[in-house]
Amino acid sequence: MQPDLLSGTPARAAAGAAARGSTPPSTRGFPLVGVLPHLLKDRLDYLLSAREQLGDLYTIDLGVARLVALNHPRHAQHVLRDNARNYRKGGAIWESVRSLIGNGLPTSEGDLWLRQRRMIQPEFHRDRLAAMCDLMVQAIDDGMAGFGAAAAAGRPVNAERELPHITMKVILNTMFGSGITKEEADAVGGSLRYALDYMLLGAALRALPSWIPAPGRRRFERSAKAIDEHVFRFIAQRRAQPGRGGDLLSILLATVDAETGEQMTNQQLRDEAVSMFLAGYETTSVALAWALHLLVEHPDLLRALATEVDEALGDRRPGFADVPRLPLALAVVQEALRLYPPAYWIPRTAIEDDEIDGFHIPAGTMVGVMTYVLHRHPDHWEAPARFDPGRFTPEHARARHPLAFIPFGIGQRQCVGKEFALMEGQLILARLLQRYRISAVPGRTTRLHFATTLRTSGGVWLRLEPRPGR
Ligand code: HEM
Repeated sequence: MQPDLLSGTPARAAAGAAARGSTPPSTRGFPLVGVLPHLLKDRLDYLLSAREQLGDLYTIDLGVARLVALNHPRHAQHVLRDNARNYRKGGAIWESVRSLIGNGLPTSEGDLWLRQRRMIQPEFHRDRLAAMCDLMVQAIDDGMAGFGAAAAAGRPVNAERELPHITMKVILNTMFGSGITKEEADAVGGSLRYALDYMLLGAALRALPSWIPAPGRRRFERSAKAIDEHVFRFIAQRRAQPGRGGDLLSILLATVDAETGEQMTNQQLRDEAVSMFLAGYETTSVALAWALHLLVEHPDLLRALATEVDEALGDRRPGFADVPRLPLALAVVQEALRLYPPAYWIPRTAIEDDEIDGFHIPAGTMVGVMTYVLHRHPDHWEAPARFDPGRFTPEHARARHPLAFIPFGIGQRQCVGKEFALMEGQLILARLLQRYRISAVPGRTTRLHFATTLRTSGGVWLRLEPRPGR
């Protein structure tokens, strides 16, 4: 039985064409907390039910705040592309992110964003990815020690806990050079994870005056300070040894903006470095944790993937030329990103009044492109809950709405690390399958837990059996 979500508007009338300028239908919530109890109980399934009952566009009542949920690809087209100028990264959630990454690429706007994007984007082009591939594979191998230890001891391993060691190492090596020690990497990783977890709570707590002892705020401040200390030291080390590496930090240190002739200050470098950590390490690790969970739940696909990896690579180290030879690995990562997009919603605030699907969107409204729901929209995905990497063959992809799959966002603010993350996902799966036979651990259940990204509750427990001679 679906919860009764309506606030009096007949559901199908709301889902159909709205009278111009009308108010979106709304979920019905409790005083002060709105529908938060439903969200905590039913998690994101609540949002799927709400779309079914209220239509593609409706308001979520969160008690202290209201959010217009946008669930259709045409909404993504409107808010993130066609009328993106009217939708800024404002509001409590972005202020919370800003408190950690300052004016890094994900949060900056206007001329500053454009200048930074111009400097950073070329670092993710194909030729740079090709140059990074070796460093990436080295980092994956180094970061896999925890998997190796568990396999050797015959212990089950929680992939969700182990994968961040790999993705952190990958970001550190490729973005900031390999001179950073394991202890430093672990310390930054721990502080970042806490700070990231705090983002949603931090957004909710922003309404409170700073002298009220809010839960977690002090620890967040301590984590942010620890991150700063490390990152400023990495920057100082690089400044002391100019031209030492081809990593992103060295390049940003040396880059002069062609139009303004300016170089980045230490503060801007710090903001960009923390942004890369934040944007690129947890997202990729949770996506891969889900991919592994889905694979062990579908042993036939896992076998097919192991065969692909064996045929493409045998037991040799993969290089950049091998990446296109792992199409099933790519499709598995994409299908995991469809079902469990780490960035499960993309928030914006309207600057001026607007109209979407005939509904009036007043200036100041917080809107969210609900990626999780859009990726399961029944008009665009057949049997949306089914794990089926076959959806990502080029023919299938061509046949559907181009914005029915947007785990990396879309428009000018689309993820700069998209190709990097996909390649990393393919290579991590390949390296694991080259070394181990992987299976599920009976009795362990994995459930969805939505925090700042889409985690699991219960972890992703795997049994790893070392493959002879690997
Ligand atoms: C599976 C992994 C990843 C996912 C799902 C993901 C998702 C996203 C999404 C949805 C956005 C757009 C946010 C918005 O429009 O508000 C974004 C932006 C961004 N991502 Fe990623 N990302 C991933 C990996 C990475 C990696 C590996 C890096 C860097 C190494 C990275 C760096 C960035 C940056 C810098 C931005 C801001 C771009 C801008 O505003 O110009 N991401 N990401």
